[in-house]
Amino acid sequence: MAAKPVAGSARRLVVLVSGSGTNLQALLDAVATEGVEAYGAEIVAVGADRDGIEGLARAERSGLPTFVCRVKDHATREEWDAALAAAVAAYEPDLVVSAGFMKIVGKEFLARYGGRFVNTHPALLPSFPGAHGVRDALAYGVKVTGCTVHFVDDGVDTGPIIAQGVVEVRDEDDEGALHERIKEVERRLLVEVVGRLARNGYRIEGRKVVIQ
Ligand SMILES: Nc1nc2c(c(=O)[nH]1)N[C@@H](CN(C=O)c1ccc(C(=O)N[C@@H](CCC(=O)O)C(=O)O)cc1)CN2
Ligand SMILES: NCC(=O)N[C@@H]1O[C@H](COP(=O)([O-])[O-])[C@@H](O)[C@H]1O
Repeated sequence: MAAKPVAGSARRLVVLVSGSGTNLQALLDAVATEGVEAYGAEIVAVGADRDGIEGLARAERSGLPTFVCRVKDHATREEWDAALAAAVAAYEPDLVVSAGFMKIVGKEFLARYGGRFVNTHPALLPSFPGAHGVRDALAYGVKVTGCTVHFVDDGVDTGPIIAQGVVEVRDEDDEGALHERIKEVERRLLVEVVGRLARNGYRIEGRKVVIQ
């Protein structure tokens, strides 16, 4: 993994959000509690595809720079993708983390950040990819589901899997209740995975991710 140290050997993270930002908060808390050096990474900016979300407010309360890149402000989806890539690039990240970022990125973004763009998804991939992983798993009637942290490729939730966490489905679950229990596991998993990637480095061998 290429290194652009912020402090010592810590990696630079840009986090992308679209909603409440509790996964972002878990990363912020881990860096604050453990310290940049011990955690191995520092969040240098937070980006979003929309205004007025709690995820951006969390970043602002932490004193972090934020940016918003909205599809509707660009003539084409490709122009939006290139603008998002440029906005992220301004912060020279080593890793980009999609923490509830609800937009599919395209060629330009992946040309820059392929192999360095981590997503967290609220289902056990390859089952139930897409924007409604929790709803789809519940509708299918699965008895266990969970979350997947993976590298992003040019498919939708098809990239190499880094780690997964399992959550049991309860008879009384609705989408909101199940998603909240998944997010409890997901936040811990994301913090652990991002820290390990940052501290140890990694390589991607086909579909296998090897953390060194
Ligand atoms: N090229 C990729 N981009 C992204 C991936 C990915 O695997 N490949 N993962 C996402 C996150 N994601 C689920 O984990 C996800 C997000 C959004 C969608 C989706 O259908 N988005 C629609 C808009 C929905 C909305 O705005 O509410 C869209 O992009 O037009 C599917 C999966 C991060 N990006
Ligand atoms: N397919 C993408 C997707 O569904 N992402 C999901 O959005 C939630 C964001 O929560 P948060 O804003 O509280 O971190 C998370 O559960 C994340 O996996």
